[in-house]
Amino acid sequence: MSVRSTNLGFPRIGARRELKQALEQHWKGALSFHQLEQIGAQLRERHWRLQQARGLDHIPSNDFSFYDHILDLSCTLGCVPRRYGWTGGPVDAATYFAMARGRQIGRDDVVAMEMSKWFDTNYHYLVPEFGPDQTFRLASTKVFDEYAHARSLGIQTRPAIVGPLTYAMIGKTVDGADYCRSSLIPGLVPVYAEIFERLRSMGADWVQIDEPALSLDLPLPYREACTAAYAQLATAAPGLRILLATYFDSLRDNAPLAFSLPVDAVHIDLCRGSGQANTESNDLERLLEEALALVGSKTLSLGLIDGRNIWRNDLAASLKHIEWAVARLGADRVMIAPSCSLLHTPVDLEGEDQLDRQVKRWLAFAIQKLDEIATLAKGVNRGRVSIAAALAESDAVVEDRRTSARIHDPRVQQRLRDIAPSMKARSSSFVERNPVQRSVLNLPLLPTTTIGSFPQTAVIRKARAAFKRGEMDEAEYRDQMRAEIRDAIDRQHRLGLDVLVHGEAERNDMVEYFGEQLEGFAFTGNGWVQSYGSRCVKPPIIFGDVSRPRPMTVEWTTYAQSLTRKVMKGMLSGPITILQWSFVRDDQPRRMTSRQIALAIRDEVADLERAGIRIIQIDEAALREGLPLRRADWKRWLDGAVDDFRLAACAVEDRTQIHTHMCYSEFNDIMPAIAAMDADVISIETSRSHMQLLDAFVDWRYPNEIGPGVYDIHSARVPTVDEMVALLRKARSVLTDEQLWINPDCGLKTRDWPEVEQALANMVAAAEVVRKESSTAPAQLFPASARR
Ligand SMILES: CN1c2c(nc(N)[nH]c2=O)NC[C@@H]1CNc1ccc(C(=O)N[C@@H](CCC(=O)N[C@@H](CCC(=O)N[C@@H](CCC(=O)O)C(=O)O)C(=O)O)C(=O)O)cc1
Ligand SMILES: N[C@@H](CCS)C(=O)O
Ligand SMILES: [Zn+2]
Repeated sequence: MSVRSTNLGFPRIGARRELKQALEQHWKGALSFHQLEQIGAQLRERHWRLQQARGLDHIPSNDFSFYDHILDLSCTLGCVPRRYGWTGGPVDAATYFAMARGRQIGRDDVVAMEMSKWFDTNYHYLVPEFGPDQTFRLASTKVFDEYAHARSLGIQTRPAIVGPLTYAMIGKTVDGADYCRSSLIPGLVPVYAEIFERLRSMGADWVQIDEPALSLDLPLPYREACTAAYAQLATAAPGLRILLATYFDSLRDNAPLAFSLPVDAVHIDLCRGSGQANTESNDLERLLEEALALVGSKTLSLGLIDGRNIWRNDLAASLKHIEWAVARLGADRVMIAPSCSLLHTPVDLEGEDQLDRQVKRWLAFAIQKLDEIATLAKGVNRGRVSIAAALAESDAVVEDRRTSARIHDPRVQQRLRDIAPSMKARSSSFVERNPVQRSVLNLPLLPTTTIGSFPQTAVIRKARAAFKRGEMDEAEYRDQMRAEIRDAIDRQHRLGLDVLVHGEAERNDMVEYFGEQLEGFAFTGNGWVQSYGSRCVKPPIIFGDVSRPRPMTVEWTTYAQSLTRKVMKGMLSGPITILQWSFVRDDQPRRMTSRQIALAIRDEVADLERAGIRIIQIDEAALREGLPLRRADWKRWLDGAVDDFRLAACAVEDRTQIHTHMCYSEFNDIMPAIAAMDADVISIETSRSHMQLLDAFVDWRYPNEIGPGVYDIHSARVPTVDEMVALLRKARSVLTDEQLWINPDCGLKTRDWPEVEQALANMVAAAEVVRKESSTAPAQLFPASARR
């Protein structure tokens, strides 16, 4: 009788981003799909063996993906949108990647599936599309192939699959389909049942069904469909045990539902739901007690090792909780696990030689987290004495972090105390400052601009890599980046854009770049985390009080402004985005950290204005994504986010125009907060939703200016002039011409110059068409037809 050590998922990208390199080679035609598959198989084997070597009792399979595990699931369930021309049979690689990235070969021009944020993470999934007569059938053998692959290596795995409740909830209806997506769940169940039965026949003893949707507010039809679905799944494959994995928040009112389902084990997140996230404060002990009260005869999987953060586990505290559960349930009914899949953490801390040694000692990445799980299991099963050294080291780390002088900066604390309400308000209202800005900026009607970044070419990346390796000196690096900025400005002049950007060539990433320059942050050499497909980020680590020792962007921006008579937009990342896309300290409320970041950004805003920059964009790309999963928590979070944005932005005079940008945003529910941010201009993602997102701005009579994205930068597809004109006409039917800006959906760093130039030329041409229309038929202020 022993407690089992388990894992819910391992990062698939590879410690050195091997999968990224292979995918991009494959897409370039330099690597066959067969070769790509071999690299995938090597990565899977390596990751399984890592887990096997640590003696994990349950090792997941099917956590690997060539692009996205939800896309894999759509293929598995035969949910392939008609436009990809799939005719049945196993979904082939070309169709799979067309779904992920779109396809543009001659006249064959098919857009990609929509990407959206996976709950409140920075991981993006491809949104399942459900048509009017949607049916499901098994259409991929991936889950079986991976199970068989592991078995051929002598490794018994626990196949992991996202469950029917979550799949239905995170998808969208298309082509006029008009039903509640919960009605799809009964049709999904037979396919899951077939999968389970086949896995059982292959020798599987456990399967893991991920249902993070159980952390959301669940409408009644979903709850009912969930109950009915699991009643059927429980009998689908007798002998195959089911672990129901919930994560990203505590279960709250869904706890009775989750624990009532006829499964063998339930996994709960004891990190995210216990007060560290943007949620109402829950304490771990209360969550555990609640689960113990509801668990009945099931096994309880304790998500004690944080899958969303990189802090080393407090082993003594975890042991206490595990022992508590064991005392109540018995060892064989307790599993130790990460809070969620380790997909959201970097792979390996070893080799992070640039990290400060003291900070490094405080951290654990995915591999180190596996060690922690194994150590905890050993400590419970064989007694604390068997892990005495690990416990002593863990205690020492807890104490070192708690008392470190590097964390607490009295000057920052004083600045926080000195924040006055006046620092969070512009001197005048939008209506008053708008004419001042118009006369200073002197822009044409419907001004064109871009969101900030231009292609991060191989040349730029190579130069930065050489600079970081010490093979290029600072002067040469600066000259090269300046040359890139000059080039970006020349191209914008040629294209005829109105408000220019410097292109962000000098930035590795819009968050990491700022993290590298702020006190209180540490950054890694290889701490990559998958964001979508082959794209990764290296979230910086906020370990202490944050401050800005010196200006971060002023030199680059003023250099760029010196090269043009047009207006140069300064470009900053906002406090919430920096918070969301970093690994955040867990020893103080997140809000305290974001306020410190806001003060640092405020200083930068003031310096940019002082240096003559007339438009400053503060990107809050992650504001919507950071919204807590439960509505009950929204107000507190939004109030804080708006407050932080205003603290960062309101350092300027009326004449300085503040822009903000948000990508992948669904605004209907948060319009009052967007309005309260009081940015002079907001640019948003709207092209994939065909301007539908504008409804929210119209319904709420949003008075400030808006740049609804007119082309989707996530695809290599070049939009035509006509397409963009059509979108702009839609925008003009609901917004005034004075309100409207013309820009892409998001930054262009992931694209190549030829497609960017073509797309922007088309965008400028579209602007001209619409300006002509505007001179003959001005748009109405909130025409009645546009109101709901
Ligand atoms: C806007 N988005 C962002 C999100 N999160 C962020 N933190 N940043 C964002 O911009 N979330 C939502 C969206 C979409 N998400 C992404 C995420 C990632 C990318 C992206 O393009 N990532 C790049 C890596 C960027 C980076 O860190 N570059 C570094 C290192 C470059 C590199 O690979 N160098 C090579 C050597 C150079 C060579 O020889 O070629 C190496 O180190 O091996 C840099 O520029 O210095 C990616 O490639 O994945 C986009 C949107
Ligand atoms: N300024 C950033 C925003 C991305 S969300 C960019 O253009 O890449
Ligand atoms: Zn964006």
